[in-house]
Amino acid sequence: MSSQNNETDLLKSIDDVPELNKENVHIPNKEELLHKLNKMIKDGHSKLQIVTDFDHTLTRHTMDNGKSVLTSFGMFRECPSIPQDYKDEEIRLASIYKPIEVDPVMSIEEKTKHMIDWYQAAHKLLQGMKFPKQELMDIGYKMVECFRRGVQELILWSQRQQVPVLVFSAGLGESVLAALKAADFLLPHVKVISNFLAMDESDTIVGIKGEVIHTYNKNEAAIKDTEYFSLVRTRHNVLLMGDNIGDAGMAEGMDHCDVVLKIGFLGRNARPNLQNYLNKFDIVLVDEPTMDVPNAILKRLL
Ligand SMILES: Nc1nc2c(ncn2[C@@H]2O[C@H](COP(=O)(O)O)[C@@H](O)[C@H]2O)c(=O)[nH]1
Ligand SMILES: [Mg+2]
Repeated sequence: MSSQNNETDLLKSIDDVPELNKENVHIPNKEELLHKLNKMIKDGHSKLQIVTDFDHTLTRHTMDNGKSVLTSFGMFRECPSIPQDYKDEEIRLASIYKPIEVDPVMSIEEKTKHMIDWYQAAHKLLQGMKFPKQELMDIGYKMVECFRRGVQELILWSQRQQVPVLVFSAGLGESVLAALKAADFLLPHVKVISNFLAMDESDTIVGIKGEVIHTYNKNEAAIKDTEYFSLVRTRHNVLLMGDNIGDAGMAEGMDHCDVVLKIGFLGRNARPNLQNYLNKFDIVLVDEPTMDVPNAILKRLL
């Protein structure tokens, strides 16, 4: 049976979706969003794919008590057997580059240069250490509570409807896998593209596999010629979710796509960054701890 919807299921107005009418939900172009939503509803779930960032998108920015949520690199850093000098230098680098990553004024070109410096230094720092496989899995279990509320609903919906989900992370792939596995989100329809470690036969880290994925080059370069790309050739509508301006380009390589509906989770430096996000995303959620908006859209796709 086709999963397409009929005309009566189409939205007449954005106001038909209560979750889109909250004060922390910002929509730069309601007409364009209505068009994208109705195209996705009309085509149904059989034409949909989901492309999502991991750090601070599937996981929250902060917990209800205000505590920052570890990034996938931060998860690795928290493993007990990791030497203190690595941890100190890792934190020092992050304290320099994280503010640059979310700087509202610096150009993306300028930020990109700094991100490349960060990633090259970070990856060099990893070399020579033993991969703490079990410790990272233990940290993964602690991350289960750090997922946004509603991620489980999104994963189970996409499993039920067999909608492919790409988790596209500029973080550390092994940590992303550990957190997804711990939460039972690493199901067959969920694929991960990220920076994975290159290790020798004794599990000593020798570097990162392939090209570096940083927050401003997450685009077709990393997706083409992958198992995921062949999986989604017939799926020309994309629900894209990210927390960084650079995430808005994650589906750029999918030339066959008609509609890319982009949801931005803005949780750092929100006020000065809002206009930048409105220029890149169809929906900007400010300080939003849940997946209520994406789930409200998906449940309309029969
Ligand atoms: N503590 C560190 N955080 C890092 C490092 N390199 C990147 N990052 C953060 O990870 C995410 C990127 O992952 P994504 O899943 O969101 O694409 C981003 O927020 C960076 O701040 C690092 O070396 N150390
Ligand atoms: Mg992120």
